[in-house]
Amino acid sequence: MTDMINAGIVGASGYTGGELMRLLLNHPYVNIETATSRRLSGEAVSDTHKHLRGLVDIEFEDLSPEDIRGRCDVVFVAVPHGTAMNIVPELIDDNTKVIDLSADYRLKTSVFEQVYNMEHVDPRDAVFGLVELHPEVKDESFVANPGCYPTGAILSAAPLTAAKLLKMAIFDSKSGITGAGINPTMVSHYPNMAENVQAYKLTTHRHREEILQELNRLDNAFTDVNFTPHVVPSIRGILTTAHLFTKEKMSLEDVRGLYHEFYKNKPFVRVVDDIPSLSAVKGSNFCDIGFEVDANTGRVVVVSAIDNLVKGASGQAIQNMNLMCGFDETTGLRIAATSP
Ligand SMILES: NC(=O)C1=CN([C@@H]2O[C@H](COP(=O)(O)OP(=O)(O)OC[C@H]3O[C@@H](n4cnc5c(N)ncnc54)[C@H](OP(=O)(O)O)[C@@H]3O)[C@@H](O)[C@H]2O)C=CC1
Ligand SMILES: CC(=O)N[C@@H](CCC(=O)OP(=O)(O)O)C(=O)O
Repeated sequence: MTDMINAGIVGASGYTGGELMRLLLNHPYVNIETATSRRLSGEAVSDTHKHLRGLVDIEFEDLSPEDIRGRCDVVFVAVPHGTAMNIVPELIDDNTKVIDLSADYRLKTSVFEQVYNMEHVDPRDAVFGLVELHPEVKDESFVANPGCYPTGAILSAAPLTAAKLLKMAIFDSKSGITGAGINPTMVSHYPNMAENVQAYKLTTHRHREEILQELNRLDNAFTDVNFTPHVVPSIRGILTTAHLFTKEKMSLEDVRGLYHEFYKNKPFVRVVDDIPSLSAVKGSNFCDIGFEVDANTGRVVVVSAIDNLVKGASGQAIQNMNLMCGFDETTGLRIAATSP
């Protein structure tokens, strides 16, 4: 019989915190021990996350890292970047595993400081928790969960990069608005959001560095990474269209063979024969990947679809937890999308 473990969620009032609880309810070996919020301490979790009514009956608490650590075997840190680095060092000890959903530990410290324009108060190495590329997660007690855009982008290009066939990549990504967190902005204001598509940070989005870091690990000669994000009037999901320019022209059969081989035994990547769409993955931990080869130019067009809150954040964090705690990778995560 497998022992139950106690999980804590720091920053549980936000979107990824709510999603962690929704997903952990399906986990047979996890008890949600504590959910922290500074603003909502003392209030029922289900007063904020109303979809959890009747399912989660704890109140938000405002706990110190020491108190959380004392009560939890595993802690998910789901607070904004720049703030996680003040919490994480006090959570880590020999008995507590920590998964940080923020960007604070994903990049090399020097790159982080440059990209995020802030000093890092806790420089330390962490494994980048994209399980499909980093199986060593299973030996770690602290993992940096990947960013939402990088998850879909990296998975779309990893097989060609690892085979040293990629020359240049352009990632054109469309995200639902929950990617921006709970705080409203002019971009998320309904009249600006509805029936609209907004491109932003055309050449300067910080996630480019994460995509570059991970693809460069697969092929240290590969650096030509281009990334442009868009926000679309959708609540969840990221659809990435990757325009991949290979060193030599490839046939569709060659590309298909490469992707199937690379992702065999990767339970949450589905290589499909048609074009992926968001409705087939929303609410699930799957990343769907499909492709065509442009007969005129040889460009390989790869489309990946994920749910930003699941495979792009909370589901992936639980996938990491499963491996770190010795559970099967899929435990509690074999959930179908909510299609249509
Ligand atoms: N949304 C997404 O799709 C994804 C998000 N992420 C990352 O995950 C993390 C959480 O994201 P998300 O849930 O969207 O964020 P939200 O903005 O929805 O929620 C974050 C929560 O963090 C708490 N918080 C804010 N500032 C601090 C602080 N200084 N100290 C402690 N707690 C604080 C707040 O809770 P309170 O005020 O109640 O204490 C807030 O509810 C972020 O780092 C984000 O970049 C990663 C991948 C995808
Ligand atoms: C739509 C939208 O605004 N998306 C956010 C993604 C933020 C996010 O989740 O950042 P991490 O994955 O690095 O934690 C943005 O572009 O800033």
